[in-house]
Amino acid sequence: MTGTEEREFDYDLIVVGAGPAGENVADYAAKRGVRAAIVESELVGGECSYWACMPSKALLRSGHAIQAARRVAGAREAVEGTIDASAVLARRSSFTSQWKDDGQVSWLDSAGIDLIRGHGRLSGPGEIQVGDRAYSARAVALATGSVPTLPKVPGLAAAEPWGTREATAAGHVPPRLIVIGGGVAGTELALAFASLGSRVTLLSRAGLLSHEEPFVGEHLAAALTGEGVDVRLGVTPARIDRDADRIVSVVLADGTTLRAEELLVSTGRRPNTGDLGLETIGLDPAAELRVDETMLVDGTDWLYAVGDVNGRALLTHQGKYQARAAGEAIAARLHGSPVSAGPWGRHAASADHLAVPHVVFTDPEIASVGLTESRARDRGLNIRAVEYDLGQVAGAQLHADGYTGHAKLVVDEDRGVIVGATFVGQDVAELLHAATIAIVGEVTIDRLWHAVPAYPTISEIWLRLLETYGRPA
Ligand SMILES: Cc1cc2nc3c(=O)[nH]c(=O)nc-3n(C[C@H](O)[C@H](O)[C@H](O)COP(=O)(O)OP(=O)(O)OC[C@H]3O[C@@H](n4cnc5c(N)ncnc54)[C@H](O)[C@@H]3O)c2cc1C
Ligand SMILES: NC(=O)c1ccc[n+]([C@@H]2O[C@H](COP(=O)([O-])OP(=O)(O)OC[C@H]3O[C@@H](n4cnc5c(N)ncnc54)[C@H](O)[C@@H]3O)[C@@H](O)[C@H]2O)c1
Repeated sequence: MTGTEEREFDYDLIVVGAGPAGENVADYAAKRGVRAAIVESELVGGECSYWACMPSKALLRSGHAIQAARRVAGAREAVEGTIDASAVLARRSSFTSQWKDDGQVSWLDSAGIDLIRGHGRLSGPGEIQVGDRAYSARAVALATGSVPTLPKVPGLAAAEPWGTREATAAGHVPPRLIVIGGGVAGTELALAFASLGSRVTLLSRAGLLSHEEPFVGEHLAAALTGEGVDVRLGVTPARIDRDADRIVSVVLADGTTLRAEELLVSTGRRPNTGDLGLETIGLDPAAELRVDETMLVDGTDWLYAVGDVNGRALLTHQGKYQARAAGEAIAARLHGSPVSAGPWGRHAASADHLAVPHVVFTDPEIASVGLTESRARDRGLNIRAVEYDLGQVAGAQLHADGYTGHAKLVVDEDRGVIVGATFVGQDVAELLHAATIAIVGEVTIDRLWHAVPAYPTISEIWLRLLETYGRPA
C-alpha cells in the first residue's frame, strides 16, 4: 500500500458492509488467517436477508404451493378456502428473523470476525472512519450493496411510494397495488401481492424481463394475467399524486388514471458508492468502481469492491462467488503467496462474464444462465439456438395437468458447447444448475448425449433439446 508500509494496522482487512458479499469476503479471508473486521450500519446479513431475496421468496411460496396443488386432479379437490395472508406475512417475518440480526452476529463471532457498528467511510488509503474512530487496515473491501433508482415522474416522491423494502416488509396486504417496473422485482412482487389478495396493476415501459429471451416475457405476461394481474406494457406514468384519503393516482401518458392504496416502484438499482469517502483516495464517487478479476479496484493494490457495489451481477449468489475469490486473493496477497487470477483461476470470478445463473421466482419460474441468443450474436459468436415446448415432456405432464413452459439452448457452433440456456415453467429453477455446469465445464454437445436424464423427469427437456439440435455425425 503506497505510503503506509511502515504503519501498525488495527486489522489486516476491514470490510465495509455485512451483506452476503461482505460476510463472505471476511469469512474466506479469516479462514486463511487474516485478522478481519466488518463494518455495518444497519443489520448484519444485508438487503438479501431482510428486504430482498428471503422475504420476497417467502411471500411467493404459499401461492405457488396452492397453485401447484390446483394443477393436479385429485389434489385440486382438497384445496378449499382462500390463502391466509396473515399466516404468509408471519412466515415471511420468521424468515427475516423479525428483522433482528442476533443469529448473524453470533456467526461473525464464531468466525472470529470483529463487528464494528456504524457507517464506514474511507478517510485515506487503508483508513476507515466509523463515527469518531478511525481504523486502519492493510486491505479494505467495500461491500456496500446497491440502492434503488427512482424514475423522474412528477409527484412520485411526495406520493410516498413503496420501494422493495416496504413491499417485502409489508405488514398488510393493500386492496389495490400499482407496480411500476416490469423487471425481476416488479414481476415477483406483483405476483406475490396478487396471490395474497391485492388487485395488482403492473406497469412496464417495455415488455416484461426484457433482458431475457423474448419468449420469457410473453409467457410471464400471460401467466400474470391469468393470476388476475392487470399487465400494461409500453406505458409510462406521467403524473402521480396521493390524496387526503391516502389513495394514490397514477396518470399515464395516454391520460388514463389508475388508483390504488399503495404504489410500488421497482425500476432497478445502482451500486451504493455514495458517502464512502472515495474522493479521499482520488476516486470519483460518481464513477463506477472498476475491478479486476479478483475484485481489486483499478489503480490500487489494497482496495477491493465485492458484490452489488461493483455492478458486475446484482445477485446474492454471484456476490458470494466474487467474495470467495476476493477473500482468498486478499489472504494470498497479504501472505505473499501466488495469486491465480487468470480465466477460471481460483482467485478469479470468471463466471461473472459467461455463466451467471438467474432465477425469477414467479409462476412460471424463469431460470436462465449464460448468454441469450442475441447477446451471443452481439459477441460475434457463431450461434445455433434450439427450442422445445416443455409441456411435451412426460415428466412435466405428470408434474402438473396442462403444464405449459418453454426451453432454449444457445450453442456456440465453433466450440460445440452450450453458452446459454433458458427455461420457463413451473418448478424449472432446479433444472438450471445442470446448464450452469455444462457451460462452466464446457461440456461438448457430443458428450451431453451421454448425460442421460432419468425418466420421467422434467430434465428430459435436455434430451428433447439435443434431439432438436441433432445427433453428432
Ligand atoms: C426485492 C429483491 C429481491 C431479490 N431477490 C434475489 C434473489 O432471489 N436471489 C438473488 O440472488 N438476489 C436477489 N436480489 C439481489 C440481492 O438482494 C443482492 O444482490 C444482494 O443483497 C447483494 O449483496 P451485497 O452483499 O453486495 O449487498 P447488500 O445485501 O445490499 O449488503 C450491503 C450491506 O452494506 C451495508 N452498508 C452500506 N453502506 C455502508 C457503509 N457505508 N457503512 C457500513 N455499512 C454499509 C448495508 O447496510 C448492507 O447491510 C434481490 C433484490 C431485491 C431488491
Ligand atoms: N430473483 C432474483 O434473483 C431477484 C429478484 C428481485 C431483484 N433482483 C435483483 O435486484 C435488482 C433490481 O431489481 P429490479 O426489478 O428493480 O431491476 P430490473 O433491472 O430487473 O428491472 C427494472 C425495470 O424497471 C424498468 N424501468 C427502469 N427505469 C424506468 C423508468 N424510468 N420508468 C419506468 N420503468 C423503468 C426497466 O425497464 C425494467 O423493466 C436486479 O438487478 C436483480 O438482479 C433479483
